Amino acid sequence: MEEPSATAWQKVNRGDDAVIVTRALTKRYRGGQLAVDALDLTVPAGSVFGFLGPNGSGKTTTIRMLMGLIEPTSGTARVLGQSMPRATRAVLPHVGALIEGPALYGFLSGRDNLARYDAADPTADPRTRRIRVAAALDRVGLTAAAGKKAKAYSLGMKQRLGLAAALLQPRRLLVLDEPTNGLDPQGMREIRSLVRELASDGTTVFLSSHLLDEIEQVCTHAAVMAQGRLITQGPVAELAAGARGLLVVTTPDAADAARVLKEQGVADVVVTEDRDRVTGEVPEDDRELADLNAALVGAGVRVRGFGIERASLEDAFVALTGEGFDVAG
Ligand SMILES: Nc1ncnc2c1ncn2[C@@H]1O[C@H](COP(=O)(O)OP(=O)(O)OP(=O)(O)O)[C@@H](O)[C@H]1O
Repeated sequence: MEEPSATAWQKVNRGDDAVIVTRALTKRYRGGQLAVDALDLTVPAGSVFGFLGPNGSGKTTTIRMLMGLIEPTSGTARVLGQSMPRATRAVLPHVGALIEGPALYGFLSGRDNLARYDAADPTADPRTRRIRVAAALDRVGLTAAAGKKAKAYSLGMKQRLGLAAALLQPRRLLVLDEPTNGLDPQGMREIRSLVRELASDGTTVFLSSHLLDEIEQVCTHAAVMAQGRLITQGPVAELAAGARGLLVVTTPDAADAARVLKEQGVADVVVTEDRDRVTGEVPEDDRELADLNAALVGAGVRVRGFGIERASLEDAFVALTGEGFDVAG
């Protein structure tokens, strides 16, 4: 008999269909720094997974363990179903990685850089090299600049060339460490739309970033790190919904509105600087919202707007960690 669909969900929950699974993954550097602390990460197949955290929160250390570049102190990491770092040589050919900026030869053209990179890969077929290099250049929009020396490339072009290198062979997983770091807004847009395009082909993309809006714009799932610990993970929409949002009252009688809201037990009541908006914590119960509105009107407050502003991932982060987020880049 066919198993009920709950089984599929259990599989996901156990991480059977996951592309990356870590359990209690921990890294303590020799100097004693605990960079990653008992991390349980589950990256579903087909997701664009954002690995979010401020500088120093342990993202690069985690990625280096996932790629078999450094050994964990304790815990386990499985990538594409195999244990790292033991299976590094079997796993890495299926993974395209862009970590800490691409290593390029400035005196070689973009095209020759890719050819060299491909030649260093023992799993790459030299007979198809030319055509695969051309396809990768086309994919990242560098065909016209393919003959230029890499040292003449802008930072964004270098980053795109690095992505092209990751795309020389079909990959099941792309791992991108801060792929838009240091790029101007145009460069960022280009990389982000490229990531979306790659993901629409079904490739799982794992991308680290310290930029919340980047994660909200391109990712289906996210994990939030702070000081080496996992704060939360899941679908981006659910993470944002987890934060309750903000009660917002628009009124010319802001001071009165603030007083009434406080009397009604609303927490964190704040009058905004331009003094026509009052914000506060959203009450737990929908009925209380109607009562609040009635109380405002009953007290003679001219209510021009009354509602809840949707929470962003940033609100969720602040709610979870009690910290602000460095969004300035
Ligand atoms: N090789 C190392 N030896 C000792 N400590 C290290 C080493 N590499 C990183 N650390 C420390 O481990 C912590 C986590 O660093 P990590 O680079 O993983 O964070 P990150 O989130 O990737 O930040 P960034 O975006 O700045 O790279 C930091 O406190 C860092 O100083």
